[in-house]
Amino acid sequence: MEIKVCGMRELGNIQSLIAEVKPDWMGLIFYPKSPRFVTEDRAVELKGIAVKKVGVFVNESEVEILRKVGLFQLSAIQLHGNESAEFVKKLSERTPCELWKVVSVSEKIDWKSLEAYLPFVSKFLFDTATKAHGGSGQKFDWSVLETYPFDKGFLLSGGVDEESVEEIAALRKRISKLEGVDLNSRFEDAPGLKNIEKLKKFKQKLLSQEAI
Ligand SMILES: O=C(O)c1ccccc1NCC(=O)[C@H](O)[C@H](O)COP(=O)(O)O
Repeated sequence: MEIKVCGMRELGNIQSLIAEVKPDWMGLIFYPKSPRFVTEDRAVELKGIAVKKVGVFVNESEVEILRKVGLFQLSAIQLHGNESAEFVKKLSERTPCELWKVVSVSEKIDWKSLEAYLPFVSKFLFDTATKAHGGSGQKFDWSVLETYPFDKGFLLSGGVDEESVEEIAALRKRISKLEGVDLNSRFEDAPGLKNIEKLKKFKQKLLSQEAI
């Protein structure tokens, strides 16, 4: 299963993450209202870092997204707002980056409404719907994913913590398209600063569950 660690920012913390946790993806948040917002002056030190980077955007303009893709050498774009399928289509014509559409879940999911995104996205990411858009540390009812109808893979997000591992492993056995998990505020010492030991424990626990 893939692991994305989101909301990273500090160079030393990122170097430890890569050396000790080896995640598949690292998320950089480009939403100015987030306490994990990454400012442009970090681009020089972060662009060459040896992990695939996904930029997180909330209702951002196409021009600004593409500018950040170049500045930070992003491999993927996570669209975490109300971006339309038409917007995603246009973006897909202008970048080779993977496009991930976030689905903010409050109760049920209207699968039909996601069909228009399918030709343009690499994956969906299901997160808990909140006013702040993300990074809430809150879970939604993951059982709504049991009826996931598409061939495309997705990431599970929203309040994932060490105690979630058994449930995630059980879900994964039932839902083959659950390709990975997104870790954020439940692994932080402060916003934008991850606890590497906690992340390592999560990964070890997940690996041992997967082997069962
Ligand atoms: O983390 C933020 O501050 C944030 C703010 C606004 C939009 C997105 C944000 N995070 C994006 C993510 O992909 C998070 O990992 C996701 O929301 C889950 O966070 P958490 O519930 O803290 O695990």
